[in-house]
Amino acid sequence: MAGTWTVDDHLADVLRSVRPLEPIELHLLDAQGCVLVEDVLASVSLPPFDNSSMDGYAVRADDVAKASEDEPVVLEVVGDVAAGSGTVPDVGPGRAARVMTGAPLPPGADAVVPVEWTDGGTGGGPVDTMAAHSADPSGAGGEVRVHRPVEARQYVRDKGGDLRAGAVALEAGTILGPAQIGLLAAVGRATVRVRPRPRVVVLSTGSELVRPGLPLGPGRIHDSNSYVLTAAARAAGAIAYRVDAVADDATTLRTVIEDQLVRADAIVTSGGVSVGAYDVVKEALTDLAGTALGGGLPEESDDRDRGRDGDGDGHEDGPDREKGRRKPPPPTRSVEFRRLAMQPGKPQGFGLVGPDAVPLFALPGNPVSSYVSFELFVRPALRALMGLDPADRRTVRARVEPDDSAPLTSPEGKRQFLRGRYEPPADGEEIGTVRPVGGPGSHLLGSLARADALIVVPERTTEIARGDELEAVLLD
Ligand SMILES: Nc1nc2c(c(=O)[nH]1)N[C@H]1C(S)=C(S)[C@@H](COP(=O)(O)OP(=O)(O)OC[C@H]3O[C@@H](n4cnc5c(N)ncnc54)[C@H](O)[C@@H]3O)O[C@H]1N2
Ligand code: MOO
Repeated sequence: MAGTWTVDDHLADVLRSVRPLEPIELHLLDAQGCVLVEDVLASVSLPPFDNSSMDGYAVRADDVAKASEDEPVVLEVVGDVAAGSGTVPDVGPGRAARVMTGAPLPPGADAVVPVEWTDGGTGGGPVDTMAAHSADPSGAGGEVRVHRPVEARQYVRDKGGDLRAGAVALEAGTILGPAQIGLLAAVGRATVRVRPRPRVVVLSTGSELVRPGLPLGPGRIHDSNSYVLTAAARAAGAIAYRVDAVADDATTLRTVIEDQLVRADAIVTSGGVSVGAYDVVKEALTDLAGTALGGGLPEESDDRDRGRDGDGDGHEDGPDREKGRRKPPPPTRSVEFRRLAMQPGKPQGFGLVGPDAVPLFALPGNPVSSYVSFELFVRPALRALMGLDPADRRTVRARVEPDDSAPLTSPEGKRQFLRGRYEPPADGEEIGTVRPVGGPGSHLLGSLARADALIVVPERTTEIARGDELEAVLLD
């Protein structure tokens, strides 16, 4: 183990080591939650043409200036303009065209009278609705009585009123949520250039682990960490692949990780990082020199590196054999195992593995430890890979309200993350309260599942009394 690191230094080291992923072109719905890397210009105006905001009659405002219920203005109806209409009738003086919401304003007309301000062509009083064209095609002709005046451009949505063709629809750096994706669709974009979601491979280690759904034998437990971590990776915006638990065997683990590298922008393991005799992750990843995970490849698999610009000359390299010389192996990367001044989550491994320097997080096996470690280090890193602000969890100050009147204790020199339930401030209060759930034990998954916040006890604090103010990190 390489010394003791603070939580902040470890996070800074992780974030220093990860770079945003290279942008790719994605279909709109695959780009949800991703960061745009280009300014998108509107290729069409929004709306693309002057159109009606009401079902009604397209008219000349001057024609109906004196209209009233007692003295309606009678106009000749020259046809229908439905949404999507290709050909539209001219509206000359004394004429109207029946127009539907979103349909183009016909030439000659400069305003729309809602159908409720007319007799709907019935010859009677004001109507609430138009007769369906399929039931009564005669509504597209005949006469209409208009009971109220409209102003020029009233109920008309102007071409380009929302966005002009050629203007910037969305700027580079925008995060694509539903509304932004809708705008891209409206301006006719089918694909968009974004930083992709990272692909995260999650695997647990431990010979005691059994897949949920299978019976437990003596000394066995169900593998829950790989489910927690896969779900957490998805919640962070990643595409996550869960791999079945790997037994405590270093060679097998290295092979599994090597095999998974092809689909990984990050790898998260759990378990096997402490000081026991079977702590397989540490054993497998401590010295990667000469292995595929170290970046240097074993001789027999030389041409796995085919096509990469290993010598940095700007051209993709062919297989080494064609060049008649051996390419020097890329620098050996490694995973460093550290003790962190935190609880839970003390033992941690982090490093870059394989020819593409994929970040690997070796999290501790205790269920709460692996979850808290994910929240503190992996989630920010995944966000950084997507080009997002790494820190997104809301942190609030809250008064601690333990159920028990005895003061809580916390180890000196460690930042402790207690699980809690947060209540926002009551009326007239400035801060809310947070109630610890369960104890500090890092095996207490039941309590974790009832918590919605992590209570942060600073390194120097060793006792927390009822009413003390601390920070709480609000979880999903
Ligand atoms: N002598 C010492 N022992 C331990 C120390 C220490 O400093 N000295 N540190 C303790 C701390 S703190 C932690 S955290 C754990 C970390 O241990 P490992 O990362 O090696 O994890 P394992 O030994 O594999 O497992 C620990 C615990 O968690 C359960 N586990 C593991 N994987 C899963 C999973 N996928 N799903 C559910 N539960 C899992 C496992 O059965 C163990 O109970 O080391 C302490 N020991
Ligand atoms: O640090 Mo371990 O993660 O306390 O249980």
